[in-house]
Amino acid sequence: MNIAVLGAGAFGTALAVTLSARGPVSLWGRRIGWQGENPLLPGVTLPGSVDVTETLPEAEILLVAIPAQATGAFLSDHGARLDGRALVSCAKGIDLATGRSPARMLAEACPGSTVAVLTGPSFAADIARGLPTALTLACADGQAGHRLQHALSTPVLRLYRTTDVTGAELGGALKNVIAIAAGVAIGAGLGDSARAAIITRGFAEMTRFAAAKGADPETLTGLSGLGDLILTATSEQSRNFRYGLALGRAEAFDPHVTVEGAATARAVAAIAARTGIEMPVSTLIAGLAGGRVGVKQAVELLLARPLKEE
Ligand SMILES: NC(=O)C1=CN([C@@H]2O[C@H](COP(=O)(O)OP(=O)(O)OC[C@H]3O[C@@H](n4cnc5c(N)ncnc54)[C@H](O)[C@@H]3O)[C@@H](O)[C@H]2O)C=CC1
Ligand SMILES: O=C(CO)COP(=O)(O)O
Repeated sequence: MNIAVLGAGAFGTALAVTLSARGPVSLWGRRIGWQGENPLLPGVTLPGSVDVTETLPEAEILLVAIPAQATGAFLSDHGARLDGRALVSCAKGIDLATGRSPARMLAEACPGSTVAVLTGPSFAADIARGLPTALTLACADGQAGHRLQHALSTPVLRLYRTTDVTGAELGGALKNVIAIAAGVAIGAGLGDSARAAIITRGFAEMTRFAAAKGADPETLTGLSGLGDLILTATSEQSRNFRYGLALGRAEAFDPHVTVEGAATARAVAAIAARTGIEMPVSTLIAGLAGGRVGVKQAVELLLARPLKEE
């Protein structure tokens, strides 16, 4: 089955590079403006088997690697042309405007398509360099998931399968928020012990939120949840973690860099307020990212929460 990647950012480019080991791959983007090396993924020369194009490709499997907050606009422009093909959502976020996940937006815009999610611990730079990576491929249709798992695995990109799309997708979206919080803890000089507490309590609220949305809590303990949380909350390669570091140090951060967790925190805080799901860390990150709460106040608010059972 032929494969195309939609979205020529760091992740889309890395996926195209690694999948081109299996055969030709199209990489679609709007306003490409570069040749040979994508400035969003410096140091990676594209192999000849990657065809970079501004014309929507006809491939049967389309990997959609467009940021969550841009998915609505992308689907308004191109959704109708994608319907009927297998769509693999690669974004990690929740749409602030609608509270919907990217996979749900794809499914609503393309009712004739099989929709899957590809997620898990994987920096674009690692994938593009051919370093070993394990990801989750989630698809509600088990047989279609099996086909996609085999179509998208390579000797160094190892896909595990699940039918729990909600759990896999929310794990990837929510870990970005907790990674920001971990960055804030380190940036503000609170120490590694505080970061471990944030990661652990953050994981508890990720699981609580996902379960309330119908996910199997066990999915959160896999690559797409805990696995990606560990990576993103402990590595300065992560943009979400670096954004948190900057918040903690009261430094400016380049607004052009994709930081999915900032908008996702606001989306989660709105859902939490509406539904009563307790999301203290995510709600504070929404306040910090929106400039409504300062770091000192955020720490005081977290520490002042009532003592309870773990
Ligand atoms: N970079 C990474 O290591 C990883 C990223 N992801 C996820 O992949 C998604 C994309 O992230 P990156 O590629 O890293 O971001 P990026 O900032 O490198 O690239 C985003 C790309 O999307 C394009 N874009 C934005 N709006 C568009 C629209 N309406 N139509 C067409 N193209 C549009 C931009 O032009 C840009 O090329 C995010 O949800 C991210 O969480 C997932 C795993 C790893
Ligand atoms: O999702 C990622 C790693 O799995 C990439 O994280 P950042 O978007 O924080 O760089």
